[in-house]
Amino acid sequence: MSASTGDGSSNMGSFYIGEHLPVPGGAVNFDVLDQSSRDNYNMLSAHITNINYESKVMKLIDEARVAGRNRVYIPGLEAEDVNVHPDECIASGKVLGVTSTWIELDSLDSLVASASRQVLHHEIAYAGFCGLGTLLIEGPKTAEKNTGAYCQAIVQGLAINAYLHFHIMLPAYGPSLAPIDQDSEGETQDAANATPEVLYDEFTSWDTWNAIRTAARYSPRLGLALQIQYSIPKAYTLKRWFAEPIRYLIIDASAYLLNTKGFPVLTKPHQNLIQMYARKAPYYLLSNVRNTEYEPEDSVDTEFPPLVPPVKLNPRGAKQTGATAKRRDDPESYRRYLQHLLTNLPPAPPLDTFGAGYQDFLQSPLQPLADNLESMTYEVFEKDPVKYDQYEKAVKLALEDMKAQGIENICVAVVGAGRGPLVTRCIRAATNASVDIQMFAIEKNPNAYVHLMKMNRDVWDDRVTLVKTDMRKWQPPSYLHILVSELLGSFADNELSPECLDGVQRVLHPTVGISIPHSYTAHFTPIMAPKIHGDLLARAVTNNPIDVFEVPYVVMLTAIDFLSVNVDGNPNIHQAWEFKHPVPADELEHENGFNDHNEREAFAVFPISRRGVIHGIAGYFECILYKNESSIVELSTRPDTIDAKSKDMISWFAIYFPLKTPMPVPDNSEAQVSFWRTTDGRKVWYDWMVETFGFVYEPSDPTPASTATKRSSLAFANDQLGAQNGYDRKRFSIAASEICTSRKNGCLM
Ligand SMILES: C[S@@+](CC[C@H](N)C(=O)[O-])C[C@H]1O[C@@H](n2cnc3c(N)ncnc32)[C@H](O)[C@@H]1O
Repeated sequence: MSASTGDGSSNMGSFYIGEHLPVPGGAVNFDVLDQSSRDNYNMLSAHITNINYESKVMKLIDEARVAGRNRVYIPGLEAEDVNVHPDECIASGKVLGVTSTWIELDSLDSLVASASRQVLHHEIAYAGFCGLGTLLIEGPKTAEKNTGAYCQAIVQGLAINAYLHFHIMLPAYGPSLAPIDQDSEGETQDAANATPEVLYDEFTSWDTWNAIRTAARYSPRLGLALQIQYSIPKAYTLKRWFAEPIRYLIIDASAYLLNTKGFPVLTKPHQNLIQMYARKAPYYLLSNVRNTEYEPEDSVDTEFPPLVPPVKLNPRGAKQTGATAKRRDDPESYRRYLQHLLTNLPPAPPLDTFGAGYQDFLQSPLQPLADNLESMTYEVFEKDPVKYDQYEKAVKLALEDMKAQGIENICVAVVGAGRGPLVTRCIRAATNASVDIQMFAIEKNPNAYVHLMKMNRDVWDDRVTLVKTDMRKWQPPSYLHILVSELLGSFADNELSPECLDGVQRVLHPTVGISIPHSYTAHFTPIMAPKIHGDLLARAVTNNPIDVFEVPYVVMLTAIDFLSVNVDGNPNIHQAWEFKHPVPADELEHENGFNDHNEREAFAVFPISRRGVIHGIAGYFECILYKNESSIVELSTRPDTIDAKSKDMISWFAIYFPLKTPMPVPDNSEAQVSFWRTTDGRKVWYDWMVETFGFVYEPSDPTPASTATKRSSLAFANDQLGAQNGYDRKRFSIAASEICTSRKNGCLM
């Protein structure tokens, strides 16, 4: 979609608002486009075919049924069947195609399903011919039919035209996919089998989407057009959708309320939803806004007064909030309000601004030991004042503590000095602590060393002793009191900080010497990351899948959902392992050069209350730079502790360990994740594995009569309830991944 005029811009970037016609209108021509532009829309959706075509197809289906046939041939389109033509209107890029919404691709009636599939495919082929780039395709109308048939029609459709992007229209609110007549039928059915709360829950719509995109192998040409109505999902469902490729947000007029002045406005939860999804920069489509009863007023000067609670539902369009509200909405007022909302969004968080363009972008982790970094890379590190502030605080505290112990002639070395920012901070810390120090800067990157020489000449008054060497080979003139290093990767130890610091700790004063950092820990949690998985699948088409899937990535995780969350909605993240410096001498002495003391293993169980798909493991780290009895200076990249430990720190994105085959998990299940840091004395790499488990409840008393009532975990969402009612909880294995290993792409020591 290349909507080009009349866009608005907000604190989160430009936005585009179009109009969506849920039913076929007439032919699309310049008059229609002009009207849409005059109404200040950036784009317009148009049905490919008209009601003439619908009537023709219905007649063919009826004839086939009467003749007792279970197949029907639907001939291709004719001129009188279509609303769009390959003309300048389509070339303007302002028209989105909509495929027929009256078809039922998932019908259990094979005649209807087959006719529907043929209609869809004729429309796709014709839309591609006309030059349309985008198609909106209605999702299955209920969740109870043949989703497989729907998926097959879509997958086949994607193969018809290699350029068209499909966007599946699905309601954000899952229970909307319950059959319309479920209430009336429910009474006559077995209530235990068909309670709507169990069959159609918050995730029902997402389930449908998950089936479609899985069937389509995460095609990058398949996106979501999420429909927003008056009922909107709970926060955890909104988070789930956030992980998905929402390209269009279709806001129906029924989502609006009328405010006390009679203008359509959105409730606070709807506003929050729009603010949340604005980060994904969707296109906005307003639907059904021309259906409302417009009562023109002389003046529209009273825009957007506050809401009062809803009291009355209006069957058409916006709901009234006040019993006396007089309708003043016109088709434009819906767009005007949305534009007002989007223009006044609060500013994006600092990480979004810093990482703009990097969301979910996969980067290979740096290997600063094996490779020499470019100046640009150092420049990116140096943009983060928080990290350097924390280091300065840590060095100052350490110097003050040494001064208090009466230690004199304190020698401080930054090992791995890069372009020198930590050296500057150490000098400043010493000045502020009123301690004289002898300062060393060690760097093995010969190019960065040139810059260090310049810094020494121009900024540090030649007070710093510079040494160009690998820190593991450095021979200083005397013991060092403080070794300052920043060799951490996104999983703490993945840039080989432990191996480098082991090699240099022999220069540290044996009794009073300290390392900054003092210690660091790696952390992990299973996540859903469909966007990343799709990107990796695409890479695996042209690359060796081992090189694509069996390697960790540094990534600004954005379109993800945490699968294991605690009661506050925060992710359950487990610590994997810890490294402390300096390492006790006897640990190093037992080494035969195999580096085994730096091997680690971790195992953690993650409860998963809401179903999903595990695409991989997210990794974070925490680090104690320095601590004494009264103070601690820390860094964290964990989403749940970063604010407390190093708020607004942007130096590190997360790390992501992929799974080649995504692992679906049901409600109330568990994921067991095992991790290893492994080494052969030459390389360091990680192995990881995931196992998933579900639960059944069986009667504690195993008499034949009671075992017959074995129930699934779904019937016992609450463990306590199952146990209390005389059932035993039994865990069963669902699946196990292979052992994934980054050995081939490990880090060279
Ligand atoms: C992540 S950068 C940090 C640079 C700088 N301290 C900063 O905070 O901007 C790590 C630096 O350590 C250097 N380095 C890594 N391993 C080293 C080693 N064994 N000996 C010397 N320098 C090393 C790299 O070349 C790189 O300049």
